[in-house]
Amino acid sequence: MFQAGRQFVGAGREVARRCFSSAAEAPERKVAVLGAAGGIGQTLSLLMKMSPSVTKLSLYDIVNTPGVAADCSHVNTGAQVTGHVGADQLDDALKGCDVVVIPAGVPRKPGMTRDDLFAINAGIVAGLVDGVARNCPEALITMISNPVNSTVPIAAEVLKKHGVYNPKKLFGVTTLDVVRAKTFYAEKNGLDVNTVDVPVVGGHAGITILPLFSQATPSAQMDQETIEALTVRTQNGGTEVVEAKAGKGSATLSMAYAGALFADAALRGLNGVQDVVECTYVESSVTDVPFFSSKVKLGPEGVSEIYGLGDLTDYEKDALDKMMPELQASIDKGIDFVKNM
Ligand SMILES: NC(=O)c1ccc[n+]([C@@H]2O[C@H](COP(=O)([O-])OP(=O)(O)OC[C@H]3O[C@@H](n4cnc5c(N)ncnc54)[C@H](O)[C@@H]3O)[C@@H](O)[C@H]2O)c1
Ligand SMILES: O=C(O)C[C@H](O)C(=O)O
Repeated sequence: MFQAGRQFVGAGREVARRCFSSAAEAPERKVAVLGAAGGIGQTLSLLMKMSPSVTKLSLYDIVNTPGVAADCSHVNTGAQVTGHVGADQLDDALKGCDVVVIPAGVPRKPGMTRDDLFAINAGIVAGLVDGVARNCPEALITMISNPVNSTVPIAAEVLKKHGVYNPKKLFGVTTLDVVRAKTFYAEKNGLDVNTVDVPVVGGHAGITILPLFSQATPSAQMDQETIEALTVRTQNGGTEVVEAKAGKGSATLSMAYAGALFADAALRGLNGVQDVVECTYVESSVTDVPFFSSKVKLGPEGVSEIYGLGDLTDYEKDALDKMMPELQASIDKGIDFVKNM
């Protein structure tokens, strides 16, 4: 039993080592999780507490954060945890933050699209980003709340209203699509998943999610039928979880993992680590739509370089063309929401 426990702790350390950068000589960093008492928020808060890059961890929600913060604070890692509950405490939660991670809002139930969440989540996200604009306008914002294709443009418009929008500092988290594509590609081709990379471009909903298996590494021979099946599975990964959870929410564990990976990448970039590259949904001129996810280099100012799409197959080019109207409509919907607020 004791031995098994030690192995578990050892495995936990290994996971932390693989997920997170070393704290050696890293500056002090404050990270806030907004929606910290939720399904994603709780696990993500734990993972951020395990990150050696985080010195202060601020947990905010409209309910239950005192308990979540007390619980998380007992984990014997360096980050100092504070809990903040209710709108009156949002400002305190955000003051001095370097990175703000936003998983607040309602999740899907079976039969819903992510866009069906817009009616509730648009207002939640706008209110929280208003708090960021007033309290830590220099912070990097990593947006998890759905529909990401619209919540990121909403955040941009709110920041613009405050005169503090910096497109280098606003990110839609599409890491879960990459995590899924890597898992499915490795499983299908009998590869070690730790060695696999698959870029995923576009947005974060249905056909706007486009894994570029032609650029996956290590390269594996797949026939067109297999490529299409893996593409559709990646696009429907969220729905697969929503249906399996049968009304009890959407992906939380895999999302917390993906959210922590992305937050840590953002922190490494801030700390001057070289060559930190992630796919993420940002203001972009790579295609005709103003927000788009592709490989982005992260640096001390946030985005330091946005990479183009590279060579695409005819299948990928066609999928890219087909997603554009939906992506543009979701972006316009977010922008209009803030203009009419
Ligand atoms: N980007 C992605 O890949 C991805 C993946 C999974 C889920 N999501 C999205 O993340 C969001 C959260 O999912 P979940 O499963 O954690 O939901 P959840 O219902 O378990 O948790 C949401 C939390 O947000 C809190 N909240 C609501 N309004 C708030 C406000 N104004 N301020 C602060 N907190 C507030 C709730 O109290 C709750 O604790 C959903 O919109 C979901 O669709 C995105
Ligand atoms: O599918 C959802 O609604 C949640 C999330 O966007 C996901 O991809 O798992």
